[in-house]
Order: sequence, then structure tokens, then C-alpha cells
Amino acid sequence: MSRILVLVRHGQSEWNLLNLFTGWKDPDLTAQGVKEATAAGTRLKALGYKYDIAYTSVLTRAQHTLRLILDEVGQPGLETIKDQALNERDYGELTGLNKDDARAKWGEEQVHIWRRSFDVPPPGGESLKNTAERTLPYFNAEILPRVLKGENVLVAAHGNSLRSIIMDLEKLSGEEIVARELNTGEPIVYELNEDGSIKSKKVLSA
Ligand SMILES: O=C(O)[C@H](O)COP(=O)(O)O
Repeated sequence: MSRILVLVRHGQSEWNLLNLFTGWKDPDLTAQGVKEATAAGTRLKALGYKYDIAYTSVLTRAQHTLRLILDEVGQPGLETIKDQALNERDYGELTGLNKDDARAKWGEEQVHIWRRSFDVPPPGGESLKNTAERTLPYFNAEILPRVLKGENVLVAAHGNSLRSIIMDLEKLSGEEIVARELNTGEPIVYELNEDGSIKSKKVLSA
């Protein structure tokens, strides 16, 4: 029984490239993002796992990343569940703004607080804590039980929706998780014990 859980942030998106706050907006991958997702699939393929189910958000960049990975691992038809619980954190009024312009307007420190504090939401948006309040009930009800019964599960999602899940899995504090940066298209492969604790973890870096 292998109990593999793979978490992967989408490849570079058009708005990542433009340095815009993205949140629930729906840009697709750039050519670079397509390469990153394909390379993530190649690295996963080398591990040799077969997956039982995949989960993704309702946003194009995560779904496209997942499709490219599934093609690479030779499971293009894998059952996939799309749910908005896995969407990126809603960036509220920052959505669509350039991150450097936002720093110029509100100051480096304030923008850093909005991006990386645990519980201070950007105006009209979600903090990481708010994000966890929707991702974790979904993860714990739908995804984790499948891994614990011995299935291999692939999740393609977003920087902050995955941070909230990693915080819970790795039992990190709010401070520890906001310091964790997730690279685009970089799979994190967990093997879990029967009780949900981590048996092993590998980050498949480029
Ligand atoms: O929504 C976004 O802009 C990014 O996907 C994540 O942004 P962050 O690194 O500012 O949290």
C-alpha cells in the first residue's frame, strides 16, 4: 500500500509573467509554464507511480498543468475532480494589480503583510487563514481519505491553496508556512502513514 499524495503548483501563468496579483482570475499557462508542467510530469513518471484519482481547482492554469502531467505519466484519461475549494486565495482588490506598483502605492511592508501574513487579508480578499478554512474541510473530507485507504492521488492547484494544505500536513505554524515558497511546476511527493503522518517527502526540483 503506497499512500502517495502529490501536490503541484501550476506552471508559470500569463499573469505570473506579468507580475500581477492573480487570485481567482483565470489566465492560462505561458509557453514556459507549459514546459514546467511537462517537465514536472517527466519527473513524476520517473518515480513510476500509477495514480487512482486527480484533483484540481476550477481555474485553467491548474487544470492545464494537470493535463500536461497526466499526458506525461501516461494516464491522460485519469478521473479528475475539479473544485473551487482548491482555487488560489482570492486577492480581493489587489487582483489584477502589478505587484511592484502595489509596493510603490502601499509600501513594501504592507504589501508583504497582505501576501505573506497568516491572517491579515488583502482588502476584499482572503488571508491564508481564510483560504485554509475552505481548502482544509475539502481536503480532509475528499482527498485525504482516499490517500489513507491506499490510493495514489495527484493534486494540481495554487501557491496559497497548497500552502494551506501543506501547513496542515506538515503541522507547521502560521509563521512557518508563510515563509515557505512553492515554485511553479515543482511537485512535492508525500508518502503518508496510515494515520496521515508523513513517512517520506520528496521535492522534485528542476
Ligand atoms: O495569485 C497570485 O498572484 C499568485 O498565484 C500567488 O501570489 P503570491 O505569491 O503573491 O501569494
